[in-house]
Amino acid sequence: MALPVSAGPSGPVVARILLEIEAVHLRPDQPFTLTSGRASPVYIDCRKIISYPRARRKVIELAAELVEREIGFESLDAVAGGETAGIPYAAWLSDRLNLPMLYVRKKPKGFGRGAQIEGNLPIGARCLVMEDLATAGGSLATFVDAVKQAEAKVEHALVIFHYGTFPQSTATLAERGVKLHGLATWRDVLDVASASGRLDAKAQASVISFLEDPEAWSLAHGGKVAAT
Ligand SMILES: O=P(O)(O)OC[C@H]1O[C@H](OP(=O)(O)OP(=O)(O)O)[C@H](O)[C@@H]1O
Ligand SMILES: O=C(O)c1cc(=O)[nH]c(=O)[nH]1
Repeated sequence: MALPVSAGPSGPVVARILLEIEAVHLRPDQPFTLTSGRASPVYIDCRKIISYPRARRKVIELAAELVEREIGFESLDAVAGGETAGIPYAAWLSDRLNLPMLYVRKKPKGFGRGAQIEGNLPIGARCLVMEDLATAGGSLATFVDAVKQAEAKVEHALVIFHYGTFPQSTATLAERGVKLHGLATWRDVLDVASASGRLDAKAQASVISFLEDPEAWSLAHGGKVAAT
């Protein structure tokens, strides 16, 4: 399978930030278990960006530019963050775009109002769903479904990092009429890491062997055969 393509103009900057703050983890001998149950030699911790004010400001600036470039100036009514890692980014981006903010729980709260969506979401509102990262896209699909269930409109989802190597991520959202936008992919991280000497040839080969066939890599390393 082919390697992911770059996310575009924001890709190298976001990749540089992730590498600089050491949010890119490589552990081929002790694979990570992902949300989807797959095994992976790599893990990107976008949550770490929140602790770096200059980096997070830049990320939000790039996100706002992407919204203007790929979605529009007056095409959104709200920004909804996915629990947990998407919430701070939705807060900063909604503030930057001067839009209402919401957050979406992974599942409805089992008590109190029992709500899955927190905040005010008018019927028909055009909502951008924001997450820190998409791997296979199952988490985003859950958040999108919840927002649609509440009778709002979702045509766009935005992540800081998109693996770009699981076709399910874009496909599962496309089935829901949603376009997935990312600020960086593994291609951007690989390009910046190799140009700056942060990944030696052995490490690069190990990441590439996963990215070229992540399902086979996962199966060979004890990961689940995931449905999404
Ligand atoms: O595209 P997917 O295959 O669904 O995987 C990506 C999801 O995994 C991570 O969340 P996690 O489940 O770790 O929860 P958190 O945000 O609460 O940390 C990440 O924040 C995404 O939501
Ligand atoms: O798929 C995941 O669970 C996942 C992958 C990754 O690189 N980073 C993360 O926070 N979650």
